[in-house]
Amino acid sequence: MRGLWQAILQIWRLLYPYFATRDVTTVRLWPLPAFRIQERWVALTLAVTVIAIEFGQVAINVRLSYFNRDWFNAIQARDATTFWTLLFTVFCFWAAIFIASAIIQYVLQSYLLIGWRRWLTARYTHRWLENHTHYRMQLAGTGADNPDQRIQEDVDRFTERTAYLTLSILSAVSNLISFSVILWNISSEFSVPGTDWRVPGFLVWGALIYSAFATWLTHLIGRPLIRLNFEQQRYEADFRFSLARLREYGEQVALLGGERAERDRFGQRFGNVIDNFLAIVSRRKKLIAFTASYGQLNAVIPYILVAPYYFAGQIQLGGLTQTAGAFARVESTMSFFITFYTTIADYKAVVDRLSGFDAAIAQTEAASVTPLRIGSHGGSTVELSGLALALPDGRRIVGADRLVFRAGESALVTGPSGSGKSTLFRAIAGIWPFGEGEVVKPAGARIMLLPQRPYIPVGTLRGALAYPASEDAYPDEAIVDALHAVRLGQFAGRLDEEEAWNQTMSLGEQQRVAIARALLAKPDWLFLDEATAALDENTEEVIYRVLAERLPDTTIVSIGHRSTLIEHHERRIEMRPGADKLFRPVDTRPEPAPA
Ligand SMILES: Nc1ncnc2c1ncn2[C@@H]1O[C@H](COP(=O)(O)OP(=O)(O)OP(=O)(O)O)[C@@H](O)[C@H]1O
Repeated sequence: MRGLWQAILQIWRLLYPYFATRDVTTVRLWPLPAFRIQERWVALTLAVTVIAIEFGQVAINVRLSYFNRDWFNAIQARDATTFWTLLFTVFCFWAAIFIASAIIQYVLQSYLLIGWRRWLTARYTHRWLENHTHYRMQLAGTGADNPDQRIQEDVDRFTERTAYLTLSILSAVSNLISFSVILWNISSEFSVPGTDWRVPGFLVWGALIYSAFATWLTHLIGRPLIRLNFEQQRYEADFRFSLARLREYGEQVALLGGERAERDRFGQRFGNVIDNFLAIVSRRKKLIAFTASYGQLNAVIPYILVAPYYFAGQIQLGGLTQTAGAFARVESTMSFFITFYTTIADYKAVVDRLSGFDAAIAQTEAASVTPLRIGSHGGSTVELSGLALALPDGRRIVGADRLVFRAGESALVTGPSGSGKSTLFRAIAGIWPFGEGEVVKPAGARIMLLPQRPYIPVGTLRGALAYPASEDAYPDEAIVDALHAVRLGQFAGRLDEEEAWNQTMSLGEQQRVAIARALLAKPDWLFLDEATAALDENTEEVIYRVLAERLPDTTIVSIGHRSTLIEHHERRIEMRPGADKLFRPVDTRPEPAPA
């Protein structure tokens, strides 16, 4: 019971924000002019209308059950006139309304679902991207695997299944109530077959007990399906992810001859998919054995129960069919759980995944208040004080106290591999959350950090050069000029080509795309984390000269291992290990450039 309550709470937390949102949207409702309104009113209006139509359809079914009774009575009485009159006046009329309402309901429901999905997707992508949450979640290993699947697939399934199950439950409940009333009234005069006992609403009780028992059995048999469905989606996503990774790193794998290792990895991941699938089959086999027998039994049980009254002359043929029909409806709505068990199991898995994702984002958002403070001041320096940077497991690696980078003074940071140089840069960029101390930057300064492996987004070369600004942020001449400056003039005619540029360009070319980006963006500070390490020394030399010429107002701070970089920087800082094993930046005099 606690589990059920928790599940309802989980669903509610995922569900209510859309229906309570104060976001404003534009509605175009022919023939009215377009108007702006809070989205929750649109959502609520659509939801209420769809539900009202569902209730209306139940009412039509109740009306048709009386038609059914009268019609069969007419058949039994061989009364052709009544037969045809009922068909054309009652049946055709209500059937037409039913069909029209089904179409309207489908359209309104579709609008509701796509609006809801759009809103939820925007909300999750926004929260996931805000404050580098995506990166922090990855760093902290917060248990939300495959966020792409959660945003793309689970949101869609959640909205679709929630609507489907809500409507099914409401329809089941209203069917249950209305047909129970019919059944109660019809069977009020019946006694238990073979006896004189009169049990009020005997058939209603029969239907309830029969289906409650079956539902309970279904739950016992089907319960493990919830966990199995959850696992299945995770294994599928893991398998898909490993395939996508090979696509991205195809060349590296081919060079290492890693196909066999990849095949083994695919085999192992796909093996999980298969094993879990077989476990689902085994469980569903038992469930289907039960539900199928139950379904077969249902075709005859209502008639078996009602037939004695028909044979005893207590009811007519119309009464028999109406009673059996009402019994079947009460019973089938009661056993709603049985028919929908697999859907519910799948739905619960989706809800768990989305709630897990939601909780992981919330946890990361809450953890964004770390002892590591990022502030700004009116001066022109970047200052680090009392800084102790740690790894996600809490182990400290870098310490920096009173380290000051002055505007206009270029600096080169060197030190052994693994000494925490990149981590220091990440802290300055404000994306490293672990540790304590303070980083203060000039207020309003534009800081750009280029890592060793640049990010080249999917799309045109123009987009890659302008990133993260929009494609049309710079005029053509500026882009072409920047390309020539970084010795990528051969690409100037291909700005609007869509390519997997990160796969076709060499790493050195990609690094020069990133430098061209900096030339276009003209930041106040440019941190280069081995951002030219893939270039030959001559090209690297050219690039540094271009940066100095074209960005005279930009302060450059580099991380690099090559001694040739020294001459391009006024200051040199080296990461040295202290007695406490923490690496600390130490100012060293620039060595004189070789004559
Ligand atoms: N996300 C992470 N999770 C765990 N450990 C990490 C993470 N990022 C970095 N580290 C560890 O922190 C240490 C410092 O890494 P960092 O990349 O800052 O070194 P570096 O001095 O820039 O090295 P290199 O010169 O090789 O680029 C390394 O031991 C690395 O393994």
